[in-house]
Amino acid sequence: MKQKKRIVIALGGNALGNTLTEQMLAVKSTSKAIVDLLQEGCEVIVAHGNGPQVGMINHAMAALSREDRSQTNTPLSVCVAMSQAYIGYDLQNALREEMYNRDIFDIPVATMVTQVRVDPEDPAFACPAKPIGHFMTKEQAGFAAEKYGYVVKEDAGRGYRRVVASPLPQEIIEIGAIHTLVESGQLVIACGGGGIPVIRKGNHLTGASAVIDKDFASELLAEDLNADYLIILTAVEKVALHFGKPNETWLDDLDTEHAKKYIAAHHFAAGSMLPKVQAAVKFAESKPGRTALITLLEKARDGILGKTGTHIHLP
Ligand SMILES: Nc1ncnc2c1ncn2[C@@H]1O[C@H](COP(=O)(O)OP(=O)(O)O)[C@@H](O)[C@H]1O
Ligand SMILES: NC(=O)OP(=O)(O)O
Repeated sequence: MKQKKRIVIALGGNALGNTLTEQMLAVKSTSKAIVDLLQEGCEVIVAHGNGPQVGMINHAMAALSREDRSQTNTPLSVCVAMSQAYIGYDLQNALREEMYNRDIFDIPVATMVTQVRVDPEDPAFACPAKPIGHFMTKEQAGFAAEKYGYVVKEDAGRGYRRVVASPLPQEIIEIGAIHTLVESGQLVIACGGGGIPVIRKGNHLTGASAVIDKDFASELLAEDLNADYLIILTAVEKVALHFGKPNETWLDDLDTEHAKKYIAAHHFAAGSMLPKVQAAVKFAESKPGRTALITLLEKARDGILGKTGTHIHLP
């Protein structure tokens, strides 16, 4: 019998939308893309981002504690946990419905609240760089910095956003449970929002004030689960050289050596395409035969069939 391809999917912002209403609608088309892959005979594990959602939750919780002094402020790690549950809730319902619509009744869906250990000495703690929350104009960003003490930065030419620390993921705490669920044939949603960042202190795990990049967390998840593919679904069909310039060139195939050269030549914007290409290179280099694919959400099936997307592999 043909072995099923094991795929870890990393869902980007456009798969989830920016508001509650957008998310409810977006997860429907996202689920179609995921169930397409199940019907291609793949075994799928879903990870996702949370930038807009965790920013919204953290901002709302801070407003609550300003209004009601008896409410202490909610740590960012708890806000990540809240975002995992709320996104998982919408996603698992949309996936279940899409499977039932296609007469697939034998794949249970589970969302795993996932903690990811980070290194307290990670230099990223001193250098906030992960964009969260909504986009702002320069004036709105100045106001948010002044009123709420937010660190704000311009985000890849798309406006201003709040930025927070984003250390690298070191270890997925619940990997044993995730592995067991995957091996038993469940469709698992894990490492949402990059995972809840925690620091180990003896037997105790304490939340860290950070948001881990979901591209890096998904890569670690894919390595840990011995996946064949890491698929990063985003808002572009392919990775480009000279992105947005007149000499823009879309890439079908990218070997890891060329990818590293293009990274060094700054072809990929920090905070957007750069972590995706870095995660893809790390995965492709982790074991011969592993391939990463970066493509548009709606093109996931065509991508896995080799018809589109940028495929990253060893030379
Ligand atoms: N070299 C590049 N090739 C393709 N897209 C790029 C490149 N550099 C920057 N981008 C931008 O990166 C975006 C993907 O990053 P982002 O929106 O942060 O991802 P996510 O889907 O995880 O939220 C693309 O939609 C595109 O606008
Ligand atoms: N945590 C994370 O990487 O979220 P986004 O993909 O929304 O930026």
